Amino acid sequence: MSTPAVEITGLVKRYGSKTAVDGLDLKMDRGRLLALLGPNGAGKTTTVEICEGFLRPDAGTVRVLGLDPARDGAALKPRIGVMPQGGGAYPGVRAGEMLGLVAACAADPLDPAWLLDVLGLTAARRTPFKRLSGGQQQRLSLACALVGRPELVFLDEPTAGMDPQARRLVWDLLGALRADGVSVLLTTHLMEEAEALADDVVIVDGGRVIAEGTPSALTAEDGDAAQLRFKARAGLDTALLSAALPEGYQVEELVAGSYRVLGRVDPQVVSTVTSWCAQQGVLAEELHVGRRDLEEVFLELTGRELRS
Ligand SMILES: Nc1ncnc2c1ncn2[C@@H]1O[C@H](COP(=O)(O)OP(=O)(O)OP(=O)(O)O)[C@@H](O)[C@H]1O
Repeated sequence: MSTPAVEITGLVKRYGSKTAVDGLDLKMDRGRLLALLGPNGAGKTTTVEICEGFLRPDAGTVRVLGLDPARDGAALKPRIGVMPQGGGAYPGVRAGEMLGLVAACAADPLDPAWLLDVLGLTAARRTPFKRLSGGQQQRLSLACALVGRPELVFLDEPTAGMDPQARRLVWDLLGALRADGVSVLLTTHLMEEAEALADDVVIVDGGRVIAEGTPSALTAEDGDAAQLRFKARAGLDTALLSAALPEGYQVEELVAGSYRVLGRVDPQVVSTVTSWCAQQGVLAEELHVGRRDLEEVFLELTGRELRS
């Protein structure tokens, strides 16, 4: 068995009195795409920067491709690709030049022209970095992370600030990388991104792992039955609505204005909920019958929204 791509045990990192990472454990096998999903400030960037060797942990052990990033940086750096949050480059350097420079440092680089094409940057190859749009800068930064054919890539919020079309290009490229057996660890606070791409999702909050598994295992529920959820104004009388439903059904307000009906969903239940709301003069919005999504998993675990 090969060593895991990443193995973290009991990781702690403090900034003064602030504990950014608080006893985090994570194991990622080779060839997987793992999404570290959590709200702003959850400790994702700090964790990734420790894996990349840019920050030292206060406690715990971190192994990346079997190496200690703090001690074995010289051996590790040629084997990993890094896309930091916000990217960065000399402002005057042209997009094509920048990628060419990074490629020149690699032993067996990918063809920079091909990468520019795949990421929709060919037309911008002579544009100075500072004149690229935010999304183009992000894509160039991703190209720089990938051009050296790394075994493992760390991508910190790779699609932040991109329009949907650019995001799709990046998702396609990440899918292709994964198919090629490259290990990918990305951070995101976008539930759709984690759901669309990840083999494994690790949900972090307050510097700790609060749930982990494949997207389908995380979103599975008791008996895997579909549930009815809806949004409406906060503070509906859930006891009254529960009483309107057949015996055994219960309605709960997960977080202000977000409701879930506990019990098997059938057409009669949907009809009862909507007509009860109508009687109260309440518009039931985002009525949804189905499995929960990762956003709802986070909500149920923390009582807060992922985007809050
Ligand atoms: N250099 C620093 N000095 C002080 N506090 C910091 C520093 N870097 C991060 N923090 C704090 O540590 C916590 C974790 O930050 P981190 O950037 O790792 O979270 P994150 O999950 O990546 O969030 P984001 O998505 O906003 O980047 C936050 O409360 C943040 O304010």
